Order: sequence, then structure tokens, then C-alpha cells
Amino acid sequence: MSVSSIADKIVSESILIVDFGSQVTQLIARRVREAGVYSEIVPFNRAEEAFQRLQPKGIILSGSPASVVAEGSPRAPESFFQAGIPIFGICYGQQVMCHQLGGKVTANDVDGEFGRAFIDVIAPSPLFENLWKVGEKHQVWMSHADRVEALPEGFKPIAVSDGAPFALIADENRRFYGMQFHPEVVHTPDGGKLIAHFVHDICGLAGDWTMAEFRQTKIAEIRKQVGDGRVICGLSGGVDSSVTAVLVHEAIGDQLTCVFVDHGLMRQGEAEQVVSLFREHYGIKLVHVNAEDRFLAGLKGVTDPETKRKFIGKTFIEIFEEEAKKIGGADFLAQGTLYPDVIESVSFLGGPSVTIKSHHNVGGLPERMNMKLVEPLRELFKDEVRDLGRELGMPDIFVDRHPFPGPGLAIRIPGEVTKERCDILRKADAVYLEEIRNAGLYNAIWQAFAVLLPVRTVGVMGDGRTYDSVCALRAVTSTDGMTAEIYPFQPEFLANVATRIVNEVRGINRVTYDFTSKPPGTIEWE
Ligand SMILES: Nc1ncnc2c1ncn2[C@@H]1O[C@H](COP(=O)(O)OP(=O)(O)OP(=O)(O)O)[C@@H](O)[C@H]1O
Ligand SMILES: O=c1[nH]c(=O)c2[nH+]cn([C@@H]3O[C@H](COP(=O)(O)O)[C@@H](O)[C@H]3O)c2[nH]1
Ligand SMILES: NC(=O)CC[C@H](N)C(=O)O
Ligand SMILES: [Mg+2]
Repeated sequence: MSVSSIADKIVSESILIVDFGSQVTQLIARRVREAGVYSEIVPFNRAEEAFQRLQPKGIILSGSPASVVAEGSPRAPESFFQAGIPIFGICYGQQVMCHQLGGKVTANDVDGEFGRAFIDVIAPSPLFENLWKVGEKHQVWMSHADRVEALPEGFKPIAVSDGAPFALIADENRRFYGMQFHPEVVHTPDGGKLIAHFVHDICGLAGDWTMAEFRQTKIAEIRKQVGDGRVICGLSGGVDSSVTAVLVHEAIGDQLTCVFVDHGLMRQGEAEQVVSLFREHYGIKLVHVNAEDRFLAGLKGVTDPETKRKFIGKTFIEIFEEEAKKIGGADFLAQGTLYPDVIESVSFLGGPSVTIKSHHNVGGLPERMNMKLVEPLRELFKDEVRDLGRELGMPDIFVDRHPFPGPGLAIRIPGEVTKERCDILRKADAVYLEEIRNAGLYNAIWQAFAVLLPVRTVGVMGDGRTYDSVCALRAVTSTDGMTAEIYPFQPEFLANVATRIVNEVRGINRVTYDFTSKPPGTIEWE
């Protein structure tokens, strides 16, 4: 198949997900993609224009914190119910569909159903043929207070629960389905299969969307967007920018120049590894900027976390500008922006959210440099980016790498950042990661690192007194970094790492483990 016909196919064989602001809308996209079908999430108030562009083969309406009966609560475009294509409403999505089609929804602020529930299947449906049978009970996950009291014409219940007589409803003629539970979360064990049945059996999509096709489509798109233009890409060696660089390079070759900024805040051996992989494996044009002195000079005496972050972000931008000028200017900036970074969630809380910490990113760059953005990973989640990296033949050492923040070790050294303290932290971090790798735990952990605390404590080594720094170890599991659980190491493992660090790293005489989940903690310490 030619590249352009693949692109046409992907766009025409898609599912449109209408976002009403649920916390878990992204998971719907995820399940659809797992079923081998391309999908896009759009906020409800922009859904109509997205429909025109995509011409989807099915629509999924998400949940919402809003109540259908509240004044001004969101609605699906009326035209969707006349489009002649299947619709799948989840929770609020079911309620809003029933409300708009003439059913009745009632508000309930007293109690609701939150958490695990069971549904009884009471009628057959093509939605779950070969999956569920009449008379069976299935576990689902509920999170609602409002409920549908009367169904619109044409609908009938096909499963019921104690709290929701209309747990699952269908209008088989129009191919409209609604459910009070959330099939997209893992606590609904068959939920992913139910969504797969909807996109395959009800919408008639083949489910042959693959990373190989995605790669070809993106390459075609990048070529079309960039033409003969010049592109620069900030390369950190992290998963997102590395995959972006390799993909863009495959599309436009030498028109791409990568800029790796070594701010002296990298982990042990990291700068050398990034530069050699890219120079040797890929022959990608790569500018290696050694800016350690500049960053450390600017960080001298700085102890406030936000001041550190802002200085580092600003200096990154200055360096990108300088490097772009040296190659005669660039028309485009390639960035590894991922789906969780771009989702335009619908805010019901009013007002902007508070700044917890200023993440370094190059978001401020394009406006100032007048460069257009090339963001081929915008639709993907992190693990899908890893799949794409593997599809591109990239080695595991890049693809499976834990995320590493742009400001690097500076935000893992509370207090003043000096070269000496960076060196101490680099050694402790390397021991910790080596032990994690040796124990075969690296890929089970989302992110692990050491932090060097500005606290000195007393110890005894070789019968002598020591008075040195404390090192904290952190390891978390997560899916997107927004929430995280601590990794439950065996005590023996941590004791062994602590012994090695205290013995091998001069300057550290005590090691602690951080047991804080996110929230209330954040993953990084600053
Ligand atoms: N040392 C660096 N040199 C050049 N660009 C960098 C550097 N650090 C970060 N960046 C830029 O900032 C972007 C954001 O960093 P971020 O850490 O979110 O992504 P990443 O490093 O590519 O992937 P990962 O999340 O796996 O670490 C990167 O994609 C890259 O373009
Ligand atoms: O590129 C980045 N620039 C930053 O300034 C930054 N701060 C935090 N992180 C990473 O984001 C995830 C969530 O981190 P927090 O819980 O500390 O906010 C974790 O994976 C962090 O490592 C950053 N990444
Ligand atoms: N999860 C949801 O979509 C909830 C919908 C609505 N807010 C309710 O409480 O019933
Ligand atoms: Mg990174």
C-alpha cells in the first residue's frame, strides 16, 4: 500500500472520542488503540469540526464530573445522533445521550455507586456476542451519582445492576449503546474487550492499525510538512526526543540537526552514551554543546527550586537559539510532545490550575524563534512511543530508559548545586541503578533515582566518626507520571544498596528510602 493510501485509510477508519472532562478519557483512546483502531479525543465543544475532518466510523461519549440536569452542562452535537453511525456512551456519555434523545435523567446528591459493582446480563446483543451470555454476572466499575430513570424510544436494557437498572442499554437499530459503568478502566475486567467488540463488530473496523503503519504515515506527514526546510531537535537522550529524532531523520535525513546540551547535570556516563549512539548508529547530525560551566555558574548560590528551574529553562532556550543561528537558521523545531502533554481536558473547576512546579520544556521556544513545530508523537502514550522506538529498530538502552527531567540532577540536589555535589550524586545514583538492573527490576519500575540531601548526619566508619550527607532513594511505578506509587523493594535489597553507597561513595554516610506516593508527594524532590 502506498504511503498516502495508508494515511487516507487511517483517517477514514477512525473512532471519535468526545471528551466531557472525565478523569479517564485518555484510557478510552488507549483501549481503542489496543483494538488496533485509530482514535482521536476532542473536547465536546470542538467535536463537530473534528467529525468533519475525520469522518469517523463510530463515536464514543466520555464520562464527566458534570451533571446532565445542571444548567449549562455539556451536550453532544445533535448532528451526531443523525449521522447514522454507531455511538457508545459511557456514564455521563450514556446520561447525556438519553437526555438528548428524550429519556429522563435524575440528579442525586445523596449517594451514588462508586467502585466495584456487578451487572446481570438480561438480553443478548451483538455488542457482546461470544463474550457475555444472558444470565451471567460480570464485574464492572462504577463512579456515578446521577442515573437514567427513563429510556428514550428505541432503547432497551441489556444488563442491570443493583444501583443501576439501566447499567447497559442498547438501541440495536440505530446501533446506540450506553452504559453506567466504565469499561475503559482495568477494574472492569472485560471492559477492553467490550470496547474492542464495539469498534470491530458494531463499527465494522478491521483493527489492523499497527506501529509499522503509524511510522509510514508519520514519515509521509513530516516530509509534506517540512519540504526543503531545516529542522532542529533538542535531544536529551530520553525516550521521547530520541524516538522523535530517529523518526524525523528517517523522513528528511540531513535536513535535521540535533542539539544535545550537556549541562553537567547528566547522570554518570550519560552524555557520552547519547552522543556516541546518535553519531555512530544513526549518522544523525548532532551538535554536542558542552555547557557545564555556564549552567553551574548560573546555579551558584541558588537554592530555590523554582529559580533553578527557570534559570535552566531559559539557558536551554538561549543555547538552542545560538545553535540554530550557527546552522544558518531553522524553519522547524521537532519536539517529542506526547499525548498526555497535549490533551485539552475540559476544565469544570474554573480558572487555571495552580503551578506545582515549572517543568522545563521547550514550549517557550517556538514563539520566540518563529519556528513551526514538528510533533509526530502527539497522539501516543509513553509505552506506545517505546513500541515505535522498537519498530524503528532502536536499542533497548534508549527505548526502555526511565524518564529523566530536563533540569537533570539540579532538582535532585536540594540546596546549592555544585560540581562536587553532582559528582557525589552521580556515583550514588549509578550504584543504585546498577543494583536495580542486576536484580532484574529496571523495567518493572517507572522511574528510580537517588537524591542528595543538604543534611549532614553523624556516622561511624572504621571506628572513626563521620559527618557526611544523607542520600535518599526513590523508585515509583506509574503510567503517565501524573500519579505514582512507591516501588515496594524487599528490605534486603535496600539494605544492600545502602551498604554499597556508604562504602563506595565518599561524602555519603546514610541512606533513606522515600515512601511517599504521588499525590501527595511529587516524583522529583524539587
Ligand atoms: N540535555 C538536553 N539537551 C537538549 N534538549 C533537551 C535536553 N533535555 C531536555 N531536552 C528537550 O526537552 C524536551 C523535554 O524533555 P523530557 O525529559 O520531557 O523528554 P525526553 O528527555 O525526550 O524523554 P524522557 O521523558 O523519557 O526523559 C526533550 O524532548 C528535549 O527536546
Ligand atoms: O522534562 C522534564 N522537565 C522537568 O522540568 C521535569 N520535572 C519533572 N519531570 C518529570 O516529570 C515526571 C513527574 O514529575 P513530578 O512528579 O516531580 O512533577 C517525572 O518523570 C519527572 O522526572 C520533568 N521532566
Ligand atoms: N463518571 C461520570 O461520568 C459521572 C457522571 C455524573 N457526574 C454522575 O455523577 O452520575
Ligand atoms: Mg528527559
